[in-house]
Amino acid sequence: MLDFQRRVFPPSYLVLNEWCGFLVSKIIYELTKLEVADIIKAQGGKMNIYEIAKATGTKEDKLNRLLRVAASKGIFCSIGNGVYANTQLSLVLCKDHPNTFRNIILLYEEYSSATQYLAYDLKLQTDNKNEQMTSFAKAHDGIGAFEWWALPENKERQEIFNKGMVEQDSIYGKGLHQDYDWSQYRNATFVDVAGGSGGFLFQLLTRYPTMKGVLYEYPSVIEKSEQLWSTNHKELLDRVQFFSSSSHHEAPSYSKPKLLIAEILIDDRTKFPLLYQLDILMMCMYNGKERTKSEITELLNKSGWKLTKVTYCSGGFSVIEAVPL
Ligand SMILES: C[S@@+](CC[C@H](N)C(=O)[O-])C[C@H]1O[C@@H](n2cnc3c(N)ncnc32)[C@H](O)[C@@H]1O
Repeated sequence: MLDFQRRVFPPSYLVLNEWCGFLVSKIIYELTKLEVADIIKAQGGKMNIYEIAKATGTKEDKLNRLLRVAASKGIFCSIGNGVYANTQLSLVLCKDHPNTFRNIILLYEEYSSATQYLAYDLKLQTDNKNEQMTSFAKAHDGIGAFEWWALPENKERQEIFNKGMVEQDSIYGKGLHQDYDWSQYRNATFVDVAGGSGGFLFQLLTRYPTMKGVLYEYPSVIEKSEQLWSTNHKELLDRVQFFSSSSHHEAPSYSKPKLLIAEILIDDRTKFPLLYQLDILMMCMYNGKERTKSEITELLNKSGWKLTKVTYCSGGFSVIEAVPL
């Protein structure tokens, strides 16, 4: 498609088209928030713009113009006479789609506010820790992203974030389950550090009935996860421990720990061009980054670990194994 466009359109058009990407993200976000794909789906897959506008409480002409842009990207399709239909791409915005991406899309709010301060990130060069903050913090009164989501008034946003992470894993994480030999830890205790609501841990504990698990997270995430597990995974509670920095009991210690990192490596064999863009999100949100294998090796060495093995999994993830130096 890109090659075709390059042959047909002049460079200025191509640049302008990419530059307008910020509008496309905003439009996808607004249409997702309005649940347009769900509404069309409930009506059998196609619907007149007049009815979509009525159902969403929006102005018909303006909604039509938004949908026209989305349709030009293959998200929804215009089938004439003001009728729009869902497409494979718009269906992933639906709440009940098995590979829904709805919550990730809704995180546009946090991601776009952080990228507003990209220039701040680019120029900031200081050794003074007090002056350093992420672009996200710059946009949120100096509060970092995870701290911000943990604030009581942002509970709803934190839930969207946690659900978004599960959505992301259910898409890219399939290979992670299939292509790495997790059975070697069937008699071990698996600690998921920063494991969100524990979706990954849940899958492992279900698969290996002799495995034990620990979920390490922020106190507010732990609180929510404990509630979730008590309702949904009661049968696993005797094999799992919930742990956060504010936990009253001592951190568990292990005799021969092995560190596993599930990451999508930049120099991975599977090409994943989106990763360069996600890298910028990591930069603005957490002062983080997507890394190459050698950058991970260096980071591990600096923190007292030695990389021992990398297993590439289908879908993009790799499992990086390390042992204490
Ligand atoms: C990108 S999410 C990944 C969640 C999960 N591993 C997954 O793949 O679905 C990062 C997680 O790190 C957690 N986190 C960040 N800083 C943390 C800290 N200092 N202590 C504990 N958890 C932390 C956040 O609450 C968040 O759930």
